[in-house]
This record gives sequence, C-alpha cells and structure tokens, in this order.
Amino acid sequence: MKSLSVVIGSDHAGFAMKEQIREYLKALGVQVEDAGCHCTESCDYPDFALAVGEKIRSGICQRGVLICGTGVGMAIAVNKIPGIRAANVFDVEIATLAREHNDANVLTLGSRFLDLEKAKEIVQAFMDTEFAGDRHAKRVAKIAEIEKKYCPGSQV
Ligand SMILES: O=C(CO)[C@H](O)[C@H](O)[C@H](O)COP(=O)(O)O
Repeated sequence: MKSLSVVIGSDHAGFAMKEQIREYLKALGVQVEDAGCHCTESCDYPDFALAVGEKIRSGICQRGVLICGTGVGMAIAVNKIPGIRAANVFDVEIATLAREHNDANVLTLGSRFLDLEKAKEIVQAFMDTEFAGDRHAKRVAKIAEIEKKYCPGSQV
C-alpha cells in the first residue's frame, strides 16, 4: 500500500467498525486521522461526513472512509462537497473500479450490511488501486464541470 494519509469517520451505527478499520489501516502502515464519532451514543452522520470531506478538500488527507448503517447517508452528505467523489461500496470489485474509473477519494461503508472481514478487503482494494486515467479522466473532468456549474465559486 503506497504512503497515504487517510481520514476516517462514522456515526454511532458505524462506530464499532470504524474503530476496527482504523486499527487495520494503521497496521498496514497508513497514517490515519480519526474525525469521530467517539462512542455509540446516537449522533448525526452529516457532521462526520463534513469533517472527513473537509480534510480531503483542504488537501490534508488524500482519502477518506466513512461508515454509517448503510453508507448511503454518508455518501449523500459528503458528495455535496466540491471535489469529493464518494462511492458506497459493498464489494471488492466495485471498490477497485471506483478507484480505477471514477478516481473516488472517499469510501463509504454500511456497517449493518457488511461483515468486518469483507469491509477490510474493500478498504484494502480502495487504498491499493490507482486511478486509470485515459478515457476516464475526461469523464471525471465532466463531473468537476457539473460542480462548477452549480457551485461557481468552488474552484474544484
Ligand atoms: O444515514 C444512514 C442511512 O443512510 C445511516 O445508516 C445511519 O447510520 C442510520 O440512519 C442511523 O439510524 P438509527 O436508527 O438512528 O440508528
């Protein structure tokens, strides 16, 4: 796994898996920042999606992992930030394709629908895979054009 700085976050539903994935990433030699939450008390996923997305948007971290019950709320919320390309993934092949084709920079996971071993495999594939560029680059650039159209000051 190449040297990456990763930020991880969850809501209460993803907390237990977030703790395990954070330690898994550290064991792989990845530098990990934990944006919370820090316990199983009920909380709101957009707060953590924002914290993780801003770390990537600012360039402090290159990739993010967000975990809630389904991964859906996290993906919806973090994809509102210009420059974020989040994929909600339940499968190793999709994790690989989200990197190769979409240059996804945030992985969202649904802790209530994934076992830990599968989640670790997805995370490893997401961190190990490079963007393929080529024909995919112009498509990703078109995503940035959509962001510019609706957030003209955002300078994606
Ligand atoms: O946002 C979600 C759904 O897309 C997450 O799965 C949340 O974790 C979930 O909604 C939390 O539900 P809870 O009933 O408040 O535990």
